[in-house]
Amino acid sequence: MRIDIVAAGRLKKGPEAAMVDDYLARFARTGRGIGLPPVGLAEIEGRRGGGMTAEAELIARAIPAGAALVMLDERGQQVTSPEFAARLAGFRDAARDVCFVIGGADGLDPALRARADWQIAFGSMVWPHLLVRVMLAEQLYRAATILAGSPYHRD
Ligand SMILES: C[S@@+](CC[C@H](N)C(=O)[O-])C[C@H]1O[C@@H](n2cnc3c(N)ncnc32)[C@H](O)[C@@H]1O
Repeated sequence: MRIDIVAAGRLKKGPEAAMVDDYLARFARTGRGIGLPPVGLAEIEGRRGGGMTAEAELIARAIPAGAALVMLDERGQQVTSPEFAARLAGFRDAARDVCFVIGGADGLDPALRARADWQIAFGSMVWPHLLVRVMLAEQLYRAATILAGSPYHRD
């Protein structure tokens, strides 16, 4: 199994980048004992003014072949952290690669969204894509702790 995040935008050094690095490092440490590999991160930077379709082509190229596509979108399904963890465990147990996709300022191209195996939302409000990256990294770490039975998550 491999786990990737394909995200629009390049994260400069700063608090968001530090948080993403920290949560993904914690995920790698916790995941090691429970069959979850470290998360790969591909940042997609479209040409200024290139538009959603051009960005979608770059995103599509970065998605590993055969991976289950989990798209982050405010219109997606809202799930609890334990449900998210269970789904991640399902991909692991099926030895299925999984790729999380986060769009840019204009959102994800509808044709790309149509390819999603699962669309999830962190609430129905729109968040900046860089914050969504932090939130996804934290939820991945939280999921790993739930699966490992460690006390980070409390219902
Ligand atoms: C600034 S938002 C784009 C919003 C855009 N107006 C749209 O119509 O989709 C950038 C990206 O962040 C992610 N995102 C924003 N809000 C989200 C939410 N509530 N849940 C999940 N992902 C979200 C999505 O991947 C989105 O493509």
